[in-house]
Amino acid sequence: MDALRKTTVIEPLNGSLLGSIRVPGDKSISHRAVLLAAMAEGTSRLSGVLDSADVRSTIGAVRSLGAQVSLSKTADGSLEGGVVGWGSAGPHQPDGPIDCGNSGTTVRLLMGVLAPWDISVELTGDDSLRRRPMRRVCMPLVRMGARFEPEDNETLPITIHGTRKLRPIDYATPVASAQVKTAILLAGLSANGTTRVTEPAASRNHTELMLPGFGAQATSAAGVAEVEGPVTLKACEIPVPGDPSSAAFIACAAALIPESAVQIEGVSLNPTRIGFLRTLEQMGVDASRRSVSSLGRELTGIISVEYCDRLHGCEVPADKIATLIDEIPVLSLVASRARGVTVFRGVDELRVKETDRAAAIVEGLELMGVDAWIEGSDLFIEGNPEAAPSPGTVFDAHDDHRLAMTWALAGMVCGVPVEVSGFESVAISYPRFLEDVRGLVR
Ligand SMILES: O=C(O)C1=C[C@@H](OP(=O)(O)O)[C@@H](O)[C@H](O)C1
Ligand SMILES: C=C(OP(=O)(O)O)C(=O)O
Repeated sequence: MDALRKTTVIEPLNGSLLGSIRVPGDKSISHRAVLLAAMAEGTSRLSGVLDSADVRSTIGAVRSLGAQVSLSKTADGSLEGGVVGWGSAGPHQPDGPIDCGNSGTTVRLLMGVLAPWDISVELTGDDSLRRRPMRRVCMPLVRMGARFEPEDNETLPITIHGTRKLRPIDYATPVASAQVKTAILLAGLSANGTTRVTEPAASRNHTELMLPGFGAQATSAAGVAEVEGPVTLKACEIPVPGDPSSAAFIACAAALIPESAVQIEGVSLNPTRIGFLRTLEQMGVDASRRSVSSLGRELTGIISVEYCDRLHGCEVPADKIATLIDEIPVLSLVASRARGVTVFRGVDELRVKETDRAAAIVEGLELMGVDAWIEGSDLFIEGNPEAAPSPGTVFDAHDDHRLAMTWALAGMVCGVPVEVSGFESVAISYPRFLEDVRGLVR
């Protein structure tokens, strides 16, 4: 590691985690709410929107395309307000390239938003985003009629040339990816007929759930999602529930810290997002959920988790990985303190996130004296209930928010001061992570 890189000291927690908390708004739903509102005719009202660097990338992108976004910060830290969309007039040709920062969701979904318009837009991002694969989205959009320059480029910067003459497709995607699926469905809204995406395993379905509120026909079931086009979206109201991916950090911390019991309120309980709860249960954790309401068509409620002194390893099958893909780093930390081996099957997608998360998990757990290894597409962790980092251990988050929070928790749950380099990346999805965890200490 670069000796000059800034590290953040994470002090141990002195106590258990007890009580109730609300986590910030869901990142995936926030991106979609802003994008669909920007595409719609009229003024949509959004509330509970996550205020984080990734969502700000999406807001910046739609502004540069002509949407008027007036979201302001509320007392609870979320963003609320109106978005006036471009509707049937379409987006403006922006003045220059659109920088999507660190956000894979922003750039991939934008490709689907831009494909149906006669404009050319250069898309780029930070060092991490410029390493991530884009052909998975460009390929199906080319089949629909869009063009990309350079042709067949895997990485950003890429210029998309849209067309008003988009064709619907019936596409079987080789990866279970909600970003790929959503890009195709958003483009399909402007094509004449049914656009269908079939996935090897069902990925998060927020787009399909949100579209009918905007007046579009959309369905998803058993890994098949469809939209009917052409349709101009009509403005609507979107309340954004709490983010289960952020809740997972609190839940896993509670499972690992003696005498903890926490309730996370107002969180999305969408079944395509809460695979981590099933995995915690399989490991012996008393983890439950109670649905309270539906925010729009998103099931919302309370997650309760208690400390478990008998954690044991488990196996997560490949067809469930999409339901917990972003939670694998923190679940690996739980697995590292469990008795026996945990295996996550079919985790190739971890290698193309903000960093290679599979390699980074192995690297970080090694610093805790835990054996973790990759065989083919599977990640194995041989747990040890006594595993802990030595005081002063420096973890490298590789500027990846999910790793930053995982390694901060490694120190906190083991009662050991550690340092995390690249900790600032928590701004991507959960800026007040440390305050939220510390606020539960009793
Ligand atoms: O659609 C989304 O909002 C997301 C989909 C997932 O990515 P993939 O589609 O690449 O699996 C996930 O990892 C990402 O954090 C958010
Ligand atoms: C992978 C993630 O996001 P994105 O793909 O939008 O960068 C994430 O939030 O963990």
